[in-house]
This record gives sequence, structure tokens and C-alpha cells, in this order.
Amino acid sequence: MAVQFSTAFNATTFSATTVASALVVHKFGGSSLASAERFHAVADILLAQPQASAWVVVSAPGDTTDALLALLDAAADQTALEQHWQALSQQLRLLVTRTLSVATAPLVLNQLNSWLADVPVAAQAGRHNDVLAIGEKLSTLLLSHLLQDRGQQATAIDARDFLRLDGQQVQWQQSAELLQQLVQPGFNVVTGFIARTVDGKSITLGRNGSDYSATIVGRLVLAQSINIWTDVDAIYSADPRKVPSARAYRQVPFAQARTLAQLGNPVLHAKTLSPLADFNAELVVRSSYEPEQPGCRVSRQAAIEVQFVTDLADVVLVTFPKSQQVTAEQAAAALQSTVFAVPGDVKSWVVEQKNLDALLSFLGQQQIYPRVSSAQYQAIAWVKPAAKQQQQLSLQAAHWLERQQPAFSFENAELALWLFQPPLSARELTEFHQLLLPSQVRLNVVVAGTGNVGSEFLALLGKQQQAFTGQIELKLAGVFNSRQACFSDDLTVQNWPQQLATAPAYQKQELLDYLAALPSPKVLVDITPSKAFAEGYGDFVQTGCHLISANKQGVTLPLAQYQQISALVAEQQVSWLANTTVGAGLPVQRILQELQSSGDHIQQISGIFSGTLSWLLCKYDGSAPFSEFVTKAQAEGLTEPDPRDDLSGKDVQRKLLVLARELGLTLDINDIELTPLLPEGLEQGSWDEFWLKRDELDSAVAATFATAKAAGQVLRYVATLTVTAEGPKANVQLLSVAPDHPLAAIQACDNVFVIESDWYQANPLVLKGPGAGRLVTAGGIHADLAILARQQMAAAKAARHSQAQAAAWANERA
Ligand SMILES: NC(=O)C1=CN([C@@H]2O[C@H](COP(=O)(O)OP(=O)(O)OC[C@H]3O[C@@H](n4cnc5c(N)ncnc54)[C@H](OP(=O)(O)O)[C@@H]3O)[C@@H](O)[C@H]2O)C=CC1
Ligand SMILES: N[C@@H](CC=O)C(=O)O
Repeated sequence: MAVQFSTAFNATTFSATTVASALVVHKFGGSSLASAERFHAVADILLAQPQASAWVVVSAPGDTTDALLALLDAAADQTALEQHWQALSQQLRLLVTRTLSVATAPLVLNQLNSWLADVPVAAQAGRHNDVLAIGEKLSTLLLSHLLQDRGQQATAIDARDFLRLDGQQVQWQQSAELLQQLVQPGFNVVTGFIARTVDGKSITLGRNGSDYSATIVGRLVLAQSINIWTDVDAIYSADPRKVPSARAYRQVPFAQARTLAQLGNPVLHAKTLSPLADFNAELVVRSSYEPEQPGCRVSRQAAIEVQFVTDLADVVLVTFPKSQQVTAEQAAAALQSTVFAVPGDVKSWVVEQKNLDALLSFLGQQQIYPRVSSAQYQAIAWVKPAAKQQQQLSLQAAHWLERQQPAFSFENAELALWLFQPPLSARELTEFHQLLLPSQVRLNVVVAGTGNVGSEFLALLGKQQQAFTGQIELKLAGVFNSRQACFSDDLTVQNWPQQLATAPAYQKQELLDYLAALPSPKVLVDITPSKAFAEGYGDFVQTGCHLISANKQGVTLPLAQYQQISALVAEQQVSWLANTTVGAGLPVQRILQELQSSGDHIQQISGIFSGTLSWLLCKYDGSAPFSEFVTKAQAEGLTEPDPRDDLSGKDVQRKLLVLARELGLTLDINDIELTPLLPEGLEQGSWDEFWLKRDELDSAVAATFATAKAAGQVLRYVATLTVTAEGPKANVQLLSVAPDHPLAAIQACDNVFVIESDWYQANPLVLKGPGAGRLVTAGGIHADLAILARQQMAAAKAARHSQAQAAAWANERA
């Protein structure tokens, strides 16, 4: 039984009016049909659609067209032809038997065998287009039978039975009339890529021909929507393989999609969009691998501000007088490739070098002999947001471009285009994209402490900003120390020392007000040694900022205070990262977190936790007073601001407390037994006062060292935390160990963490490496910052995804 189209075809109805019916055309490309599993996935997609019937346009399965082209290339050589034919026949027969039921497969195999039998004859007779048609014909047959196997009505249609072209022109009226005689209820599965001339010759529609077939069929049947099922579910603001921060758009206005297509977009093609130029259907790009995703809608109704940065490699510039009538669109259609007309007085076209000869011959036929640039370029275009068509480049982007020195620049209201030689790298393209489409996430970073470690952290921040370019902006939003504070949007990693030098005195209330007003996400990075400052963490967190602490004072505050801050951190849903408080850049807390989150139980943590004491006890050989070595360690940036924190063992005691709390133990500092290296009384008073009494330290260490040496042993300052059934036991002490002891053989400054757990018992997990120093510590703080940055990026992505989903649902409801 033949059925009528929902709206009778009539050339006069080809206007940009909305069609009342909800006819949908689905197009599946080769990769969506590359195996039996993919054919089944396509059938699943079709059966999950709300429409009970649909038009389906299919490409050849997988790489069948390439295999057919290779076979045609080999046609002159009988043996090679035979080999190609055998391989292809086997592959296609296997696909049929794997895809269809035992009852249906023989029918399709019979048909396939008769087509295959004709292939060698057709190849040698030059009937190339008949050979090339086999792939699409097989896809229609396979899919329609598969749908029938699933209880559906489905018909395979060879597009050459209705689609007529005169040169490049689709014969709409004739094609529609022919198609009307073929249409059946249920699914009509049509071959993509192939058609016939008005005088009956079999032809192909060239590169991306099946997408073109889909929009032609869409227009012929007056479809409301044409779904191009491919391997992406969005149209990106730039090539995401080069620009990781490219934005995924779910809607693109038709006019911008056309410009993109003319610029060689890999998903949208100029030819594909051409039937929609005066026909108001939407085109939806969807992923057949993620059919639950809404995809990207290209339509005249898309009310969204989008912009793009496109790039096309190896192009030349072809220039001729503007009076010539020929258009780039005509040339692109004739060449089936990208020919882009750049804005300007002179007619200038950008064309890929590989298509230059074809273009010159096309122009030659019209007596046009253009000038061709002697060099090859990379063409970068900025497709401007439709709502801001008068938009100029930002000052920053203009300066950036000036530095890159493009060979040519063109600009009009909709578009700017530059030709570069040498081409921009992916990193440069990402930078440019970031300037034009600044990443939506900015992480405001406020740094407390500009001393030994703080200044190193700030020095490295510039590099990290570069590394995250296009993904998230790490904005230096404030810097202060105990004396001055600079809170300003003008701060940069280059100018902070000058800005801070002339800034007013630091006041906590001013910091609190600034943090409260600063947009989220924001982070306060504490690189001070100050307990008073750490006691204010609760106030800071209540402004909604994250915390990164290198300062051990916060994580070792008395238990009640520590728990109060932790509760506020949880309440505000912010992060508190403090990996450098133990082992500097060594990721010891992260290892403990991972072990515990995977179900392990830690039984003991022991080892050397002080880089300073490790360095001093490795270097000290009795040749000079111990205090001279302390001065050297201080100069190397290893010690605490007051090195007596190291010598007293208090710094190690704090670190052990940090790890104990990481295990969820409710210890306080005094629960950790401490045997200091520093003789009693010397920790009191100022550093200068201590320095006058340093002989006491020197002689105490010299004596202990001599005893150990006499016994053939070495000194190590060791921390131990054991979790027993009776409760935790923790101590830090100076030990004299034999040379074969596991803690004896270390490099100066090494920390060693020996972790014994349910899973690491007989052979403990050992983490070893430099545990102090300005570079490793600053690096460790950056590791925390990078973790936070990634968390923010993931949160922003999730928010964008749910916004897109909400928009898609709203669309559907509408
Ligand atoms: N060195 C290392 O290997 C490691 C160090 N750390 C930790 O890093 C932190 C910094 O160490 P380091 O850089 O050597 O110390 P510094 O003494 O060199 O610098 C400390 C900075 O903090 C500022 N500061 C002090 N108190 C306050 C306050 N109340 N408010 C605001 N700013 C204040 C100081 O200001 P001003 O300039 O005005 O004096 C100075 O800029 C310490 O907590 C240390 O334990 C952690 C792991 C390893
Ligand atoms: N002074 C400390 C620095 C790191 O926390 C040490 O030496 O370990």
C-alpha cells in the first residue's frame, strides 16, 4: 500500500515555513554501521524514537566505500582485483550473518551475492558508480530486515529510484514525484550518497554525500527535523582535539552554522546545509554512541549566543577582481570542498592547497585567471556571536594577534579571518580561543605569606596559569604578609611585589570583607607559619572560600577548634587541602586517603618526617659545631621560620598529629610523646637569645653523635604512630640506628614514611623523598591548587551539562 506524504509536495510550498507534521529523517554514517553490534544499536535508537515511523538514510557499513574504491583502483590487475573482491565479499557476508536472524540472513545473502557477482564485470567496464553503490544498498537491506526481525514495517529504497540531479542541481519536483510512488508505511530506509542524473546515469554525491542525501530527503518529505547520527553529540567552539577548553554547544543558529560549514567544519558541511537554505527544518547532530544525549540543534529558532574559532591548515589565497560573477559557494559545490570567500574589496578566496588545481581549472573554464599566494597558510577564523555582530576584538586579543603577526587579516561584522605562516600551535590556538571565549571558570587565588615558600609559590603561579589556559583561569586576586596587603583585580604574577610594596597595612577585617565580596570559586592559600592566622580559618571559610594550608598550625589546632573548622568546611561545601603540612610535596596524606577509601586499615605509620633534621643528621660529622649546620639548613630554605620548631621535635610532633587526624583519630598534640633534640630551656626566648646559648646545643649533639659513632651507628629523628586495640600510641624521638636499619640509608633531607596496614603488613608501603625545601613545598601547594582547579572545572562542567539537559527538556516540552 502506498501512502501519501503528510504534506503534499509542491514546489511552491518550498518556503521557510514551519511544517505541521512531525516527520523526522535519521541519518546514520559508516561508523554508526561498522559492525553487527552497531546495526543493532541503530535499530535500538530507531525503536526508541517517539515517532512510530521515520525516514532513515544510511551510509555504507564501516569502511566499505574505501574498500570498494581500492577494488576499483585495482581493476586493471586481475589478481589484485580478485584479492580485493575476496576480502570484501567475506567481510560483507560475515556482517550479514552476524546482523540478521538465521531466517532472514539467507535472503539478504542471496541479494548480496548477486551484487558481488556483478562487481568484477562492472569494475572492468568502468561502471564505477554501480560498484560504489553496493555499500549503501547493503546497509538499507540490512537495516530494513533487522527492523522487520524486530516486528517493524520497513522498506529499503535505492535513492537512484527517485533522486534526480541535473549537474549540481537537485530536481526537486521530479524527485518528489518519484519518491511518492515508493513510500511505504513504517520505516523507509534510503541509500545515502547515491543518486541518478536526469538522463539516468548512476552518480555519487561526493564527500559527506550521505549527510547531503539526508537533508535532500528531509526537504522532499517536508520533515521537521533531520537527525545526523554521528560520533559527536555537540558542535564545539573550536576543534576539541586541539583546544581542550572548547565549549560544547547544544544549539547553533542556522546562519552561523552555514558560515562554519563554509569554513570547513568537520561535522557540518556546506552541501549538507544547502537544502535547508530556504526550507525551515532543524538539523540535529547526535551521537549514536550516546543516544540519550540531546545532541546539538541547528535551527533558525536557536536563541543562543555562540561564537567559534575555526582553523584550516595548508590553504592558499586566490585573488581576482571583484567584478567576476562566480561565487565561492558555486566553486565549493563544483569542487565538493572548502572554498571560502574572505571579506574585502577584492575577491579573495581561501582554498586548501590540495584542491588548488581543481579550482584553477574550474575558474579557467570561466576565463578567470587569479593570482595565487606563493605561500601556504593556516586560516584561523573567528565566527562572531550573532548578537554582537559589531563586536571588535578585545584589546588583549588584538595585542596577542599583533605578536603573532598574521600574514593577512580580514574582518567584517560577522567574521574575522587571519592567515598565519608558520601555523599556530595547538597551545597558541588554545590561548587565542581563551582570549575570545574566556573560560567560564575563574578561580580567585588569595595568597597569605610571601616569605621563603610563598614567594616561590607565586613565582610558579605564572607557569600554572599557562598550563591551565583555556580550562580555568587561576586569577591572583590578593597577596599579603604580616605587614601589608594588596587586594585588587589588577594584581598579576609579575606585578605583585611592586603592588604589595606600596599597599596599606594588613588588617584581618579587610581580608574578610574582600573575601566575602570576591566571586566564587575562591581559595585562600595559607603560607604563613602563624597560629593566630590559622585560628581565623573558620571566619575565612564562612565567606565561601576554599582553604589550602602549608601552615601546620591550622590542622594541629586543639581538637575542639580543629573539629569546629572542619564542620564549617563541610557546611560551606568547600575544600580544605593541606598536603604540604607533612612531607612537603610528598603525597603522604593522599596515599592514606586512598588506602582508607578503598577499605584498608592503617596499623602503623613511622619514619623520618623532618627534612631539616634529616638533612642535619646526615650532614653533621662533628667537623664543625652543629649550629653552623643549622645556619646552612636555614639558608637552603629547609627549616621552619624559627628552626627551634624543628630542633625541638615540635614540627615532627605536629606532622604526626596531622597524620593521626587523617586516620580519623581524635588526638591532641600532647597525646604524642616528645623527646627533643634541643636541650631543655633553649626553646624559650627570641632566636637571638637562643643564638647566644647555641654552645649548649652544639655540645649536646656532639656528645650524642660521638656515642652513636662509637657504636657504629647513625642518628635519626623518628616518629611512630601505632594503632592498637587499646588505642593509639604515638611518639617522636631521637634514635641511634645501625647502618643496616631501613632508616639509616637515606639522602640528606629525605623523609621516609613507612605505612603498615591490613594490605601492607609483611612488606610495608614506603614513601621516600625530599621532605623540605622551598621548591618542593611550593610545588606541593600547586599540586593542591591543581586538584582544586580540577574540582572546579568538573563542577562547572556538571552545571553546564544539567543546564543543557534542562534546556533540552524545556525544548521537548515546548
Ligand atoms: N620550608 C619548608 O620546607 C616547608 C614549609 N612549610 C610551611 O610553610 C610556611 C611558610 O614557611 P616559610 O615560607 O619558610 O616562612 P617565612 O617566614 O619565610 O614566611 C612567612 C610569611 O608569612 C607571613 N606571615 C607571618 N605571619 C603572618 C600573619 N599573621 N598574617 C599574614 N602573614 C603572616 C610573613 O610575613 P612577613 O613577610 O611580613 O614576615 C611571611 O611573608 C610555614 O608554615 C612552614 O611550616 C611547609 C612545608 C615545608
Ligand atoms: N622544617 C620542616 C619543613 C617542612 O615541613 C622540615 O624540615 O621538615
